[in-house]
Amino acid sequence: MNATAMAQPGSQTVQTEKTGGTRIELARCTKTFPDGTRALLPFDLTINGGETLVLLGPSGCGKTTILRLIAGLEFPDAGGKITFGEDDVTRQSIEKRRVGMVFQSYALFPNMTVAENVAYGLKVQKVERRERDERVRAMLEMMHIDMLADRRIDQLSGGQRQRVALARAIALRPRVLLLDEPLTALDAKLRVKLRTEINSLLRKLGITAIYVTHDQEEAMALGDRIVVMQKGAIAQIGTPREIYRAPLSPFVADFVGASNRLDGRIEQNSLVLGDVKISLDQIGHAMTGDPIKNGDSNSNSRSGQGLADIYFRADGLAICAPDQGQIRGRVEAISYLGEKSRLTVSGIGESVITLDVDPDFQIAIGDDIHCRFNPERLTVFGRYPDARNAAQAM
Ligand SMILES: Nc1ncnc2c1ncn2[C@@H]1O[C@H](COP(=O)(O)OP(=O)(O)OP(=O)(O)O)[C@@H](O)[C@H]1O
Repeated sequence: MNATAMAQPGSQTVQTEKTGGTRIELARCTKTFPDGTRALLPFDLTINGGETLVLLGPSGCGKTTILRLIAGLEFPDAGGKITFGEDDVTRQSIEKRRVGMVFQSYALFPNMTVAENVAYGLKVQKVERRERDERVRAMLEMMHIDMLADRRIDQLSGGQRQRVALARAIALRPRVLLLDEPLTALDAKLRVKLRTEINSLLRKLGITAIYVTHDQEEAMALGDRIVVMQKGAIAQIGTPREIYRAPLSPFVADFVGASNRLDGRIEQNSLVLGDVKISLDQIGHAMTGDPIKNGDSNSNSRSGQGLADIYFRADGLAICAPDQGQIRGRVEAISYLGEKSRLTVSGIGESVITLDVDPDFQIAIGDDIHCRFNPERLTVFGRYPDARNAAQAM
């Protein structure tokens, strides 16, 4: 929307300021720092206009470096190309790119008021006074901090400061909004609240956003798609459901919370675990061939023999009557979590596993239990020689 439209009464609500969302493309990008650190291996990445893409991965995997390449705070190695829509921004400076940034540390001006902070960037951009005031008002309203307009930043709580940081970034109508762990410094309850607000805000504005986190729950809640990163490479890109239910590698399964792992074997189209035999056709997600050789990284190949890694969450195994049981275990610990109790159980695999029961279920530490697998909830990886490397290379 142009300045004239903004100055007209009735056209000034932020809700009408849909940007349409700029499509961002990174092609053949790598990043090597002057000390020789190869922070990013060659990758291509497209972020659709209006999409919220979450970069998820452990510390040091390269999430922030990707964000900095998009911002123009770093440049890719020779050969890499970054485009915003039709605009080649590869060597463009940060000022020219029109990106909005929100970081974990607020980077606000502590002595200025909330309104002055939000207005600052607009002033630098020489946005005319009347329009500036109007945009600030609309932003504060949208972030539910209009009553704090005249407060100084050092008189605000952490959550309020982060709302100001968001308002300031969005006020500039960036082509892309970059958020680097913006909620990390906040307490758990506030994180969830602000996360929900950011989610609806991004959808309402239709702004292209890239959000960095190492918290898988936050990633699932916010992302249209998630990029799971591992050691400078993209391990998997997919919707939250794809990443959660159909991880392409043991690394992704483990990182998105499939905390139980057992060793098994694959024999004649079945998964074998000690005395237990489950047809692979019943398994929720099985990758038993080499995804590279199969030529289709998403195929659930049912071929292959040999050793297998079995991953599942607390819902992958349930307690049952002794005559229904497939395996036995022993309760080592019980955590009451309100809506469920989480048991730590030994004797099923080499290490302990966790499973959930109804919180009113009568059970005590030391009890022997009989369990059945829920095949739908199992993820199985055939251990073909390059399994782990193959997923990383995709
Ligand atoms: N200026 C630099 N010089 C040399 N190495 C760097 C530089 N900046 C980052 N790195 C290295 O590049 C790799 C990726 O760093 P990056 O900050 O992108 O990771 P991250 O996934 O964002 O981690 P975190 O979650 O801890 O912020 C790390 O090994 C890091 O040490």
